[in-house]
Amino acid sequence: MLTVDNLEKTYDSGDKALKGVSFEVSGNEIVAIIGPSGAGKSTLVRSINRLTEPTGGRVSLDDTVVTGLGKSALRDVRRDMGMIFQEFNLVERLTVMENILSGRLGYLSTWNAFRRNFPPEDIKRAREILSRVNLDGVENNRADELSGGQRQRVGIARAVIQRPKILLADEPTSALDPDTSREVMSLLTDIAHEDDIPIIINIHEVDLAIDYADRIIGLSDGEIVFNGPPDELDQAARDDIYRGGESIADREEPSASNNTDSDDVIAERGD
Ligand SMILES: Nc1ncnc2c1ncn2[C@@H]1O[C@H](COP(=O)(O)OP(=O)(O)OP(=O)(O)O)[C@@H](O)[C@H]1O
Repeated sequence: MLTVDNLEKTYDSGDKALKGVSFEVSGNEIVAIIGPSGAGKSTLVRSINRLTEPTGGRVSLDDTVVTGLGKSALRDVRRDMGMIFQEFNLVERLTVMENILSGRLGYLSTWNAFRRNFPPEDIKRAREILSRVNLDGVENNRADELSGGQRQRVGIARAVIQRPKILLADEPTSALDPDTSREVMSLLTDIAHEDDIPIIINIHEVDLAIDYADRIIGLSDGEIVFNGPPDELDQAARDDIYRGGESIADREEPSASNNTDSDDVIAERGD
């Protein structure tokens, strides 16, 4: 179970992005985080595995208190938290197979990681996952030859091969067209059910959240103002979430700012 307790994040700029956020996620629940631009959705998802360092509160995964772990223990617990990114964060010059296998780098010795010596069971599992995410036939293509939807499937496969206890997805559909977004959401739902793990998804499209999530958390100005099943997200709840904020219809470009330190999580694994 993931427990987020009174989580706070104040950036050096003074921006209070999270003002005491608390919730729990367990089982194979799909939890969508929605809210207007600047509400703190991305900060919340990235604070869970400390890609963004929270300034207060506590995150626990089962018996491990993630906040407060030293660097090496944090690296270990990040293996339990698969991360999926808006801009995919693939290594463009590497093949699909190599990108997927990079999800296992954190499990190899430094020398084997450096040489990319993956054990046969990792390669076997990578092939199985490749098939599961419908990437059969493109395993030897370079990542930069793929469509956006295919790239996100590689990103998902790379997270799944870690055998995580939970998946965190930071705007996984923002760079995709509507049909591909639905395919990706459907794939994520299948994975949650088949692997029996929860998924927390920061998502802009309220319709997708309603159609695919079991529970919706609405953030407004760094605080949770809604936490319930999609069928309870009535107009009053929407007004609470989006009051004063930029409405989704007003949004122009999705933020590309989430690429800055996400490379760290890959770099941590030896890339
Ligand atoms: N690296 C940073 N430095 C300073 N302030 C930041 C940083 N990242 C985010 N913020 C601020 O924190 C607040 C929450 O931002 P965050 O990106 O988490 O919101 P969001 O809901 O994900 O927005 P969007 O939907 O536009 O991506 C905003 O006021 C934002 O300006």
